[in-house]
Amino acid sequence: MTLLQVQGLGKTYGERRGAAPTVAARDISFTVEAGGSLGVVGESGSGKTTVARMLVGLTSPDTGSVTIDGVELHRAGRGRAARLQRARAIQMVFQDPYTSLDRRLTVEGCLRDVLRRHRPSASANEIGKLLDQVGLGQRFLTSRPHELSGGQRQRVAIARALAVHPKVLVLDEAVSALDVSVQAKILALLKEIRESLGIALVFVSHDLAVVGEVTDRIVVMYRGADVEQDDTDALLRRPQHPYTQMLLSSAPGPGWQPERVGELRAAFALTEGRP
Ligand SMILES: Nc1ncnc2c1ncn2[C@@H]1O[C@H](COP(=O)(O)OP(=O)(O)OP(=O)(O)O)[C@@H](O)[C@H]1O
Repeated sequence: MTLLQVQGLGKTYGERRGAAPTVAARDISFTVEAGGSLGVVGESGSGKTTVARMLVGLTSPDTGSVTIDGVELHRAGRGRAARLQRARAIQMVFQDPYTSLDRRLTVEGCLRDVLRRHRPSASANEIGKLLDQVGLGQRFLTSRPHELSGGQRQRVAIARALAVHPKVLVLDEAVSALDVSVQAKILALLKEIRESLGIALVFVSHDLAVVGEVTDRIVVMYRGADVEQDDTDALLRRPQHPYTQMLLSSAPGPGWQPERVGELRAAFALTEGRP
């Protein structure tokens, strides 16, 4: 059953310091099933973050719609009730939990704050349950962000998002700042969350190898456009678009052929502007 339906999302940023307007996203459409996982990949500047921010309502789209469980999110407007409704449907985890977590709050204070706003009738042991869910013990209850490692902070950020009981979780470069071994642990945690809670994931990253680990479908973006979209296995095995082939060739991993990168960049240059 389709849980998240994204239809024709578009965003153009106006002129800045004399520069021409930027088409950050144009006509982006995809769907995610309940409990499914979709990746949005592309190089820096391809428009991934703009799409992620439009999903959660941080950026207003110029065109298109985001529908979760049959309810169109942007139609509800920008008032407090609409924001709460959106927050309960879809949550986002950012790249840098150090800036996204309130430095003054302990882990307990941070989670209590979210529960008070979104689930005031949650049971007393909910905070303990959330910490268990993200693999952090009760001993972290009194820790503040600066006392935690990057991986632990990201676990708190995930717990904070889960506290709302969202249907969809958007992760924008959520493991990019972490060491590879910590990345692997957070990816394993996300898989577990998806399987046990049935939450749908939208995983935004420049790293195709990481996205391939946790998703069952991938949208490839280049200069604001969706140049290719397919099931993860098919896309990784038989990428059709030269840009996807280039991204794959630049990702160290099995079958990595650095000499193909230049060749593919050249091939892709031929199709630029005509994704
Ligand atoms: N607030 C803004 N005002 C003007 N232009 C913007 C704004 N935000 C993003 N852009 C531009 O829109 C384009 C897409 O940016 P976006 O951040 O969505 O890409 P991205 O793929 O997420 O890149 P990165 O991984 O570097 O964040 C870029 O050209 C960027 O400069």
